[in-house]
Amino acid sequence: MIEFRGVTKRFPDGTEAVADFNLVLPSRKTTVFVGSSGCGKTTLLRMINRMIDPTEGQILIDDVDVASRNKVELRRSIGYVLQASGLLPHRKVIDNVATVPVLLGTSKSEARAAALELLDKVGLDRSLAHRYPRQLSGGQQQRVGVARALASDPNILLMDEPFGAVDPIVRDDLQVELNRLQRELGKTIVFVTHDIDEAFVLADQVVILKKGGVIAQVGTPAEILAAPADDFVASFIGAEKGKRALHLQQRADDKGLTLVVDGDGRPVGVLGSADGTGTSSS
Ligand SMILES: Nc1ncnc2c1ncn2[C@@H]1O[C@H](COP(=O)(O)OP(=O)(O)OP(=O)(O)O)[C@@H](O)[C@H]1O
Repeated sequence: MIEFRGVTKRFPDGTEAVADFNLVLPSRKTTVFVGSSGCGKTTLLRMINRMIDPTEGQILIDDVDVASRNKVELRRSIGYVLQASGLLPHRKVIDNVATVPVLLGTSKSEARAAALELLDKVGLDRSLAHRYPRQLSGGQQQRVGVARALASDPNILLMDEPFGAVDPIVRDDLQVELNRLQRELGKTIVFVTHDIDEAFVLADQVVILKKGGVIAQVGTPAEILAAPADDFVASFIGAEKGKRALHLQQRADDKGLTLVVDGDGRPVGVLGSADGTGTSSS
């Protein structure tokens, strides 16, 4: 469990990125921070692994204040995936994935063997292991980024707009794959995006943020879709950019499945699937 207690972040130039933020992120669930640019999502994420330290308040992981942890150790114990994949350009895919385990003391051959298994896990062919990152597509690079973040078998995975730079079709694939992986691995995932559709597809808990890290609403996708807290949320999840009005549709013949459909009645996802594993993409 990750807990934010009264967390404020003021940067030296006076910008208050986050003000008195309080939230519990349950273990083994996916929490998605969603909001428009500059609302404080990345700042919140980076305070979890101490890339940024709060000005006030505490962040606890399983009841231990991260401020009491060694920064380097803490960072290595938490997986981190970035939009620009963050891969080392002069290292082959296999060695990118093996980097952290080797730093933590695993032998190179063991780490490489484990890296190949991780490539399987994230749906990449092992034949790509000896390529350099520039020889991969954007979507493949992001999969390597996920494999690398999982290499030290962290309990927590931080993901900062990891699928933001790939085209929409690849992005859909990556979302489906992440949901599949999460069902298998059960990590505590904290995911940042400005895309509400992505949030609904991935999240157990959606946190809609306004400027200054102010929480507009927290809930499951179904709760938020069914009862937006206010006009801000309603417009954020619906008519935003004139795009489409997402809403819920109960289908009697679907054993309790609830479809998320867009303004044209086109299904975009399923909530509360029969096996109880939450949201999946159509
Ligand atoms: N190092 C810094 N110094 C001063 N202000 C900063 C710094 N980093 C972030 N900010 C400001 O803090 C606020 C929150 O930034 P943050 O990057 O957390 O937002 P975000 O929601 O992740 O935005 P985006 O979606 O554009 O990445 C913004 O106003 C930003 O300009």
